[in-house]
Amino acid sequence: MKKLIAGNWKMNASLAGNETLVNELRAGIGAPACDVAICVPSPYFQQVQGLLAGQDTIVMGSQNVSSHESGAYTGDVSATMLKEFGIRYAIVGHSERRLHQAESDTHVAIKAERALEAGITPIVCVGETLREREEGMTEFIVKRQLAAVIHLVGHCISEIVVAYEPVWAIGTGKTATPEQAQEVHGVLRTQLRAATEHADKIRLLYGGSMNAGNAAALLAQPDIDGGLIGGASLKAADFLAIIAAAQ
Ligand SMILES: O=C(CO)COP(=O)(O)O
Repeated sequence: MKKLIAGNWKMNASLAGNETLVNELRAGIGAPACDVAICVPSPYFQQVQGLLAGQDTIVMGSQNVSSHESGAYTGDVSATMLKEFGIRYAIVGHSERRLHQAESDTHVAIKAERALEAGITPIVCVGETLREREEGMTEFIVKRQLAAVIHLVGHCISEIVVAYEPVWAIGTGKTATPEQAQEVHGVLRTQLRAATEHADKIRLLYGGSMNAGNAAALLAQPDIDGGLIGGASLKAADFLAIIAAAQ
């Protein structure tokens, strides 16, 4: 299947910096073998939509979506609002939001459903902490996180993207080995196969200190269908090198 390389800028952006980064990406991207997305902070949707105009190689995603549809939810951004700015993907359940915003598995599943209803592909993040890994809980944790989404969205599960992001590998420079990542991706694939006959078409991304040097080995694993890239998506040369590795 066609791989997906998605950048997650997190809370790193500025009008001037975005312009430089997107223009460099546009100039260097050529005709990649994979799909490419950049998930930008919401105040910059309109700017980045303009910077991406006239091409469809790089699409834009959001880093979150409200679990509510509209109304008195101060500070929230709804899926239909995202849609108005051309958003194609919405990251849901990133470990940083599970931790700092106390998002529960159920809350994350509702967000995935809101995105799907609006025609936006949710990128559902799952992953264990270092402590959970050391306690042998990895499989239990990721399956529980994914099960909540499978339970809520039913047959629409075939339309999501899953990102396995071990919390201990995010922003730490400690990447999961290709074998460690594949092991968990295999578990997730098996879980999805039990839920849908289309499981082999669901893209399973790896995220956590993926960079130009380790991307090819990770992406060569049978159940790693792309990457969710934090730090290395902020420099055009690094992000373009990862895209080139996704053949
Ligand atoms: O959290 C991540 C992407 O969502 C990964 O971040 P890093 O690539 O900076 O480790």
